[in-house]
Amino acid sequence: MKILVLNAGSSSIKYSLFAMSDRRVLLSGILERIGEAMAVHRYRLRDDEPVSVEMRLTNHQQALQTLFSGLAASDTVGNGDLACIGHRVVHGGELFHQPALITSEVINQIAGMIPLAPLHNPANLLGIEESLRLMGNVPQVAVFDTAFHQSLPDYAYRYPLPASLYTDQGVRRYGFHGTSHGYVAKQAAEFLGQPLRELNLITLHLGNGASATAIEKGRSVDTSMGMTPLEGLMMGTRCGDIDPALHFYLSRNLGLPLEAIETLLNKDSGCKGVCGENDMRGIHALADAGDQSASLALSMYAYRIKKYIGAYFAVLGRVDAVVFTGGIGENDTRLRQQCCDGLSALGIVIDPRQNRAPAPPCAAIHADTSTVKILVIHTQEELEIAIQAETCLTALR
Ligand SMILES: Nc1ncnc2c1ncn2[C@@H]1O[C@H](COP(=O)(O)OP(=O)(O)O)[C@@H](O)[C@H]1O
Ligand SMILES: CC(=O)OP(=O)(O)O
Ligand SMILES: [Mg+2]
Repeated sequence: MKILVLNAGSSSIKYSLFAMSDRRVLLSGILERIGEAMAVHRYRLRDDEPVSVEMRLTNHQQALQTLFSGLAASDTVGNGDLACIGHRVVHGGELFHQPALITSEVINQIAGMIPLAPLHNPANLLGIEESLRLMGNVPQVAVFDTAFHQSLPDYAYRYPLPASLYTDQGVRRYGFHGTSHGYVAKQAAEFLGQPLRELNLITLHLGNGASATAIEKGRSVDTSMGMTPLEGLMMGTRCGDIDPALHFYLSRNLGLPLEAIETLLNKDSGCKGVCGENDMRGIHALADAGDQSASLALSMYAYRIKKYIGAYFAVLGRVDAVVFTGGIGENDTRLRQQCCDGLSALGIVIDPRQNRAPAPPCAAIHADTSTVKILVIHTQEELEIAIQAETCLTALR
């Protein structure tokens, strides 16, 4: 069985094709800068060298056409060989606790969530609609970022706002990156040789977007992202937690319109806002060269993670492991050290030697004296989407 996973963003489409028998990646790639003067298609076939091709891609339909004709030409899928297409959908609101087979009703429901996720769901929907148009004979499944967090208790997901904003408008914390938090939690249980239902974990997904989750007995009980993926940790370009009165200030004193405030907080804040660079490797390079604003960005980034570790410790009472994942969590030795420094009172002690080069996909980096385990786990959101899509289809048969 082969499953194609699509993660359609506003100007890019990431994809991976899996052979489900041994969970091998047959082909993976990204179509970037869709709609700009020149787009680029970067892909990798099995273990071959990565390939990069520049081309014009006016819209998502052209991008998907390129992808599907590439698939047909690559000998990775024969006629009728593709069992399913799994789509990452960022916002599933309160409707979706599980993956869903895509029907016109599901499409309408995802569209109904657009007011809650104006920056994400429209692009996800474009990916779905164009895939249906081009590959209508293949079953398609939506896997939601929010689903894993549907177990949050009401006192964690409600905002202290007039109740009608929740009951009439759905204003509440939903949480995101659920596929990743759920996947690394399962991997942690396997690595530790304990049932997930007995484990309390703090999972830290640190990529371009970043979020922390408190997992009690295998279930998400709190998470740092909110109604949208803007709340919580400081990120590459997103501000994370901020005083909501800032918006009135920006509007009244700087005369910024709503759209400009939205762009400022989502695309020009976070690390980029503080030091002008959003890529963590670039931030370290700047800091190493003596750039004070880059050092400040690193300190702020780690400080805010540390505050969430402390808060979720209080939420969980007992923590079995802290898990680092995502491009930064998996690769950034110094950042992991900075996040754990000074947490020995909580029983969190990192081993600098183990922390230097943790072996993927799963490694322990805590000292012998640490009562809490510290793990570095390679997240595989696309594979998890493929697994969930396969499970969804099997259940329907
Ligand atoms: N060796 C490394 N050291 C520090 N940061 C790294 C390293 N490798 C990747 N990163 C960072 O990971 C981030 C991207 O994370 P990733 O999970 O790939 O992103 P996305 O959220 O788009 O999936 C970037 O900030 C990048 O600089
Ligand atoms: C929901 C979200 O923040 O996703 P990403 O990290 O892929 O931007
Ligand atoms: Mg990622």
